Amino acid sequence: MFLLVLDEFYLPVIVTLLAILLLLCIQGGLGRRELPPGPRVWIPIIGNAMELAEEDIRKPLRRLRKQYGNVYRLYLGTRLSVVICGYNAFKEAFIKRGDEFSHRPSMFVTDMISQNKGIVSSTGDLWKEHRKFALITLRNFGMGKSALEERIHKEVSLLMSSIDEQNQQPFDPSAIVHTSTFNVIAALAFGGHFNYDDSRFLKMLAAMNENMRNLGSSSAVNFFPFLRHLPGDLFKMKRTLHNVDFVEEYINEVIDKHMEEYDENKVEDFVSAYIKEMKVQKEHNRATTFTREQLCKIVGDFFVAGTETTAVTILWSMLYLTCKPNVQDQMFSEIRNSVGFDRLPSVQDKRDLVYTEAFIMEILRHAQVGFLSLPHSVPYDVIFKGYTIPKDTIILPDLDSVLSDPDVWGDPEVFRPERFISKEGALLNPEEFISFFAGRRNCLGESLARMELLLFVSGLVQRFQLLPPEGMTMCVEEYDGQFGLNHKPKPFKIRAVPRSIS
Ligand code: HEM
Repeated sequence: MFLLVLDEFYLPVIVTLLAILLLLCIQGGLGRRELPPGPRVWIPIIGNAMELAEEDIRKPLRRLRKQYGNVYRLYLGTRLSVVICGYNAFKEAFIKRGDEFSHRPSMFVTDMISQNKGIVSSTGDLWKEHRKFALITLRNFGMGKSALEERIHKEVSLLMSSIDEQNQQPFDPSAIVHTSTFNVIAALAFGGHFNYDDSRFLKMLAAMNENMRNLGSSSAVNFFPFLRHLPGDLFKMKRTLHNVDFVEEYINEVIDKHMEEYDENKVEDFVSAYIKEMKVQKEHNRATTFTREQLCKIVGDFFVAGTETTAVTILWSMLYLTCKPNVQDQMFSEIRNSVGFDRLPSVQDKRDLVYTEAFIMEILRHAQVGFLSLPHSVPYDVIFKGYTIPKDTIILPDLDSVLSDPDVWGDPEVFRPERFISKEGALLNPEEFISFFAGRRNCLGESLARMELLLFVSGLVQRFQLLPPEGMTMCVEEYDGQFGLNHKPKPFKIRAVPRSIS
């Protein structure tokens, strides 16, 4: 009788319960054992947010690496994330297995902003096609070559005039440096140029800067989905989308004008080259991913990825040069000896400006404009270093773990441009120098950025001696500490005294 009841009633219940238990074990227990190690989650809705709650997020990340190794797991809210540290793991994931590790994860706010279009946030064939097109087109317009030099020189001269107007009084260089790098991108993207006091331009710059600043709070909505249902705009998500619309409205006007005035014999900027490609694809009746919407997002990507990063690197350079007069003197004597004063330093001088180039690389390594790269993902479950990384996990490449690894650099905390110069005096380019990332998703604008950095930094040092405000001494550490998407210096003021050529 008992067995009969067990058979007819309890057995299915027991089997169902066992199945649920097994499922829970696989999802929560056994499955997790295959995931990389990581700190325990006490409150699932928060994940490991408390472990990361420090202004300089590199500090907790360094501690976690020490505790869990080069591949560890974190929960950002409810989202599983895997941090990849150290050059070996970096190389294996993003270079050797770049096809798998070059995807982007889907994230609520980022998806709303980008709609998975453009280059930075797109993935798969759309990304491959457009990345290739953008690289070839920018190269044709002289990215990294001397054809673009004239445009950059124009911006260097404008920056210098603006610094001259400060009459050797202390000034904050941030706004004018941002204007300069934005103008280089505007020239390349649509042949544009903005005056330093153009009100629409200033509003666009302010909108982009505000979005960079708000990224921390608005991206919280990516990880804590319940926040998106709160009334008001506490996490600045609506504000962020409003700013994106404002900038895209301008880009769309530029595209309209280019379309109206299109002349196939006068393709001199990225927007015209893209319109040409759209026409070619249409003529051949191809099912195409080249659309006007995609063009708007790519120009937006160039604005965001190409303005702030380069501007902040120039600002760090100005701060380090002011704080380290010996370094500034050494760079000045190199420029004086190999370029002189009759003309601006040029790309052709690159092989003679070894110390200047090494200085720029050391700024990128030591100041770490980008200490954590953009989130990557995998398109399907992968096994990496013996661990399972499930599809759509957020993968965070920890650039700081490579750029400040004592096993690679010996004394990473010391600012020493000489580490990039061989005994024979040649510029070294170690593979661990990954400030521009490496592999399939490496920085699309690296050649342009390196060209801008060389021309702006060497031009400034040739023309001015950068000094602290009178009666003050300055040190880099005092101004360290603004962490958002980029790592930038706190606002600072310096004096620029024209050099006497004699
Ligand atoms: C000092 C200046 C710069 C630094 C340090 C820098 C750094 C980086 C890094 C680390 C990435 C890789 C992100 C990832 O993990 O996916 C990246 C991607 C990118 N960068 Fe730059 N960048 C700089 C300047 C520029 C400039 C001037 C442009 C202008 C065109 C640019 C355009 C891009 C684009 C479009 C991507 C996305 C590439 C892709 O997803 O395929 N960057 N950059």
